[in-house]
Amino acid sequence: MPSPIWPYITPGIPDDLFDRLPGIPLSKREVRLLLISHLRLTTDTILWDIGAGTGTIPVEVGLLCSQGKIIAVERDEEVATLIRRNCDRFSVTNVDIIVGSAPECLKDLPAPPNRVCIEGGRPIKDILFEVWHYLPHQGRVVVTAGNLENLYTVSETFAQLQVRNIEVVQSAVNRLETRGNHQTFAAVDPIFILSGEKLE
Ligand SMILES: C[S@@+](CC[C@H](N)C(=O)[O-])C[C@H]1O[C@@H](n2cnc3c(N)ncnc32)[C@H](O)[C@@H]1O
Repeated sequence: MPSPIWPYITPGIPDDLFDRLPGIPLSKREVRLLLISHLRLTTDTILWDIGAGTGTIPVEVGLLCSQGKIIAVERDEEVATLIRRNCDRFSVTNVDIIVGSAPECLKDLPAPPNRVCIEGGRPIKDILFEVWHYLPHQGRVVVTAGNLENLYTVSETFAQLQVRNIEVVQSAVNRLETRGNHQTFAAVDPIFILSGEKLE
């Protein structure tokens, strides 16, 4: 059922429609769209979103995967309540929010995933190794990296895990902004999106 606040079938909810907490990051709309496309969702996807933050991914995926389930993992309790508020705001009902720190909490999650999104979870290498254990044949993982160190670590870990069909893209997005009397283009922080599959 479409959300009253976002009554469209296309993903890409504008950033300013989400409830925010000061200092809590959110995946910018254009980067979020790229990330979601690399997840290759089906209507019944079971997604683990590790380091769910503001909850933009659970909301978008929850709306897209009507018969699916999203398990949003967030270590900070106050941030977890923000995810709940955003799910309510968009009438998304298929999200379980787990307050816990990955990788330790992953063994207690209610259902194994066939898709995993990791955005900002630390320590990323340990999380990826643990996730790999639960991911089934043809399961997909999508990880973002905002700096060279994380890009290197994720890339090295993908190689160690023998992740297949790896793709790496970097976003390059500019948005029109009004600054004083001028309309200028401002860059959205570029993010690397690394994705791949488990093939046994
Ligand atoms: C960049 S934010 C995610 C933003 C989110 N994708 C969005 O668009 O709303 C990263 C979040 O990961 C959480 N986090 C970091 N390490 C974690 C861990 N090991 N386990 C669970 N959550 C973690 C942080 O508390 C933070 O809220």
